[in-house]
Amino acid sequence: MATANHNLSVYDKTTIPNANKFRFGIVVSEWNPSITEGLYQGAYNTLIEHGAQPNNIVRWNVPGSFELIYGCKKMQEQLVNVVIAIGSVIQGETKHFDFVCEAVAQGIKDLNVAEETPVIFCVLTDNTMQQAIDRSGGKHGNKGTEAAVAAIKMAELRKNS
Ligand SMILES: Nc1c(NC[C@H](O)[C@H](O)[C@H](O)CO)[nH]c(=O)[nH]c1=O
Ligand SMILES: CC(=O)[C@@H](O)COP(=O)(O)O
Repeated sequence: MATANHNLSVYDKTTIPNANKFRFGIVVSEWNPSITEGLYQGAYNTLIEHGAQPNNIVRWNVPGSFELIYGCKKMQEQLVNVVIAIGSVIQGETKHFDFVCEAVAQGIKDLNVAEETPVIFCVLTDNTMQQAIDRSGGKHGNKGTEAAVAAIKMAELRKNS
């Protein structure tokens, strides 16, 4: 279902486990900072809303989305239950967009396969800045909220598995 038909910030809040005992690592790309900061705030606020403790949320910055792979790999080595990777990749004039998006998606997938700590893919891959705005707190909601919900659920799944 396209995001245009499913607001990223709408979910059943009664189905979310209490996050008060989990530690979260969040790695944030510095490219398109107005977007990634919006994603981060959406994720942070949602984690707090569901009981996470501020001192249990660890944030690191990386230069760009490609560096999310290494940053999340190192974050997995920290004492966290789950990692969230936050980035915003926006189409430019060349095929670089395709290579960055593919590399980051594959790299984060690989981290989920290789290690015990889940990594949530909160990377927007948009054709335009407006699409990114719409998905980081705009008319289509905030993918950071969606990512935080996924992070809590995956931390709970890891605890119970
Ligand atoms: N164009 C975007 C980039 N490009 C930079 C790469 O992510 C990487 O930092 C560089 O190639 C050095 O390794 N990154 C984004 O996050 N968003 C973009 O739109
Ligand atoms: C996703 C990118 O790397 C891209 O924004 C870079 O822009 P360009 O393709 O015009 O070099």
